[in-house]
Amino acid sequence: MATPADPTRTAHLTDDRPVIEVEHLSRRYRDTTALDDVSLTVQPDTITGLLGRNGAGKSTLMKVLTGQELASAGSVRVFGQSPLEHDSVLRRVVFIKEGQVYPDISVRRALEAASWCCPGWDHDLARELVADFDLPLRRPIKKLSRGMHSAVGIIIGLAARAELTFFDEPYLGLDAVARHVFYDRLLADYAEHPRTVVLSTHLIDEVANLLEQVVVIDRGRIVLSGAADELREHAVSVAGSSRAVTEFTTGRTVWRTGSLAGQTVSTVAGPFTDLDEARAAAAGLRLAPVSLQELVVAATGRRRDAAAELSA
Ligand SMILES: Nc1ncnc2c1ncn2[C@@H]1O[C@H](COP(=O)(O)OP(=O)(O)OP(=O)(O)O)[C@@H](O)[C@H]1O
Repeated sequence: MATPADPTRTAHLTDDRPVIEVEHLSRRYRDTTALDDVSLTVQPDTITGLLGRNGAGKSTLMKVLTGQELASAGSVRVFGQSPLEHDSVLRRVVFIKEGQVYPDISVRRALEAASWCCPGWDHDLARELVADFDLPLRRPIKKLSRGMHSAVGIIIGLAARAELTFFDEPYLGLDAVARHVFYDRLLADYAEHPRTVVLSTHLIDEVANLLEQVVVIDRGRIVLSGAADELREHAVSVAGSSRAVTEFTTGRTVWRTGSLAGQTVSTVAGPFTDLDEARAAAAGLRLAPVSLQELVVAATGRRRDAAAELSA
């Protein structure tokens, strides 16, 4: 992280107040509750993953945070102010979403227009990213392939160097190589210019190493949140003979379990003490950490009791 003396750091970084403060936020559409009593904070200079199944409420949350949707109840503060009532908040924010619609202009013009709106815009970074994604600058945006279209959004999101950047599933159609360009560039630029990034994605395994904080939403409610490293320790995979696994896991919350030919693998809520580990070893069981993706699958499966226990 840069030091406070670093001139590239922006004023808010001297302020320890969370960048995002959400309290008891609900957003209802006619017969759908997209967000249900959501409370969360996002600290400055963090990369937060907003994870959850289709229709969980991730996009709705980002829209409320960027003043594009009204809250039905609760309060939302970004940089300490309501994004709906203070334009100054939105000048510090960039929101890149899947299927972003652009005017009928070339890539070059789109990037130029974005640079005018973004006070932190880095022209060199934008040029490098255009080369990385092999984007044809003169081509009209409407004639780009789907992946190239997504690359335009990613370039804007990164080169803008906004104090707060939302990426809502930004890589529709991007191939694996291009997605990794995005991850690598995000991480490298973030290291040099720390800022607050909120990223929603379904490609959890791919981004797991980028994320410092994780917020998991399920059917409009937060079911899991915290530091990514700490959350991983909440669950363990237990493998071995079915009998030994059953004995070992009795009394624990088991989220998922599968058996074949007398062998069972179960995903089980932690924590595990040294004594537990010794017992497992004595019973011939293998304990292994679960991936962030497995954790999210466990938390957003239909075992709500388990999810509640996780976040306790
Ligand atoms: N304008 C709207 N009118 C009615 N319902 C809406 C509206 N916008 C969102 N919803 C509903 O709110 C719920 C949350 O939608 P949202 O787009 O926030 O989910 P998401 O987590 O971003 O999903 P995905 O991962 O599929 O993009 C869904 O049930 C969706 O159908």
